[in-house]
Amino acid sequence: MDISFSKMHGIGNDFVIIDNSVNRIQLNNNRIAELCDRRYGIGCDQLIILSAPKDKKADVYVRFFNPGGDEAGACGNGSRCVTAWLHDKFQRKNFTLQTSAGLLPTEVIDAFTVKVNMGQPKMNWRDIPLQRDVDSLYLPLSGEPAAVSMGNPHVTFFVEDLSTVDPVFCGQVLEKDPLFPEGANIGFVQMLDRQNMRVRVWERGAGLTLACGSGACASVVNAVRRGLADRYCEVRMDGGNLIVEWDEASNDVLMTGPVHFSFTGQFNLDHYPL
Ligand SMILES: N[C@H](CCC[C@H](N)C(=O)O)C(=O)O
Repeated sequence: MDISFSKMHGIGNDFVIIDNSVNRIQLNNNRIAELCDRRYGIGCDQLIILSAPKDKKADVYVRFFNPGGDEAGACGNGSRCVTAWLHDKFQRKNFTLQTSAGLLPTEVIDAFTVKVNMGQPKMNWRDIPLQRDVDSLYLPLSGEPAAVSMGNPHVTFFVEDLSTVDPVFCGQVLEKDPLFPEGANIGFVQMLDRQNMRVRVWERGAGLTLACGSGACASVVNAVRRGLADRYCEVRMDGGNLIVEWDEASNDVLMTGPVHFSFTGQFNLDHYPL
């Protein structure tokens, strides 16, 4: 059976998007891994599956899968790409995405720019989650990182010079630290000034990506919590820049940035066994 897909990216964080409201394909870790593999499959940082919303207030139900097959509660860049995909299909500017982390209002700013409301950050140890009750602003780890959930767990290290950090070596060790029972995305932040930061993220289940939307949001939230940043920041990632604003009145985190359609295609599902 031939399945259609869209390949998109948000500043280099790339996705395969499948509208499963049409196809209803079955997925397991093996098939997800094959589709995400850059040699044996189509290749992407995350596989995104769209289906009919369960919540009447939503336009679509969105699920995000890392290449290892595990499902993530949030994906900021992926949410922005899904919004552009919906705009291309329905020619509307505002949408609501239903995700496992909640309902996300999104807005098409222009043909290549989308804003997503990532909702409220969660800092309580149980919500991140952490293994035990510790101060999430200064974790009992070397480098005393901060932790927050944007619907998925993020740990933020603040460093003087990002070029001195090996995010691959550090990230792959820390991602699976016992302090993080569900794993964690590991971010490294160099503050340039109170409204600009350089950020690199070792993504849980995906490795070092060119950008991480929820990681950009987590970096700004943790920087504001530490008194290092204003609530409006430009986040400079390897693949490009995002604007993040942690709105004081609503406590919501708004993230705006580029989206890009790469190509559409089809694959034969029989070539990707469960
Ligand atoms: N690897 C992440 C999901 C994707 C996040 C990232 N692509 C984004 O834009 O937020 C996790 O397991 O929580």
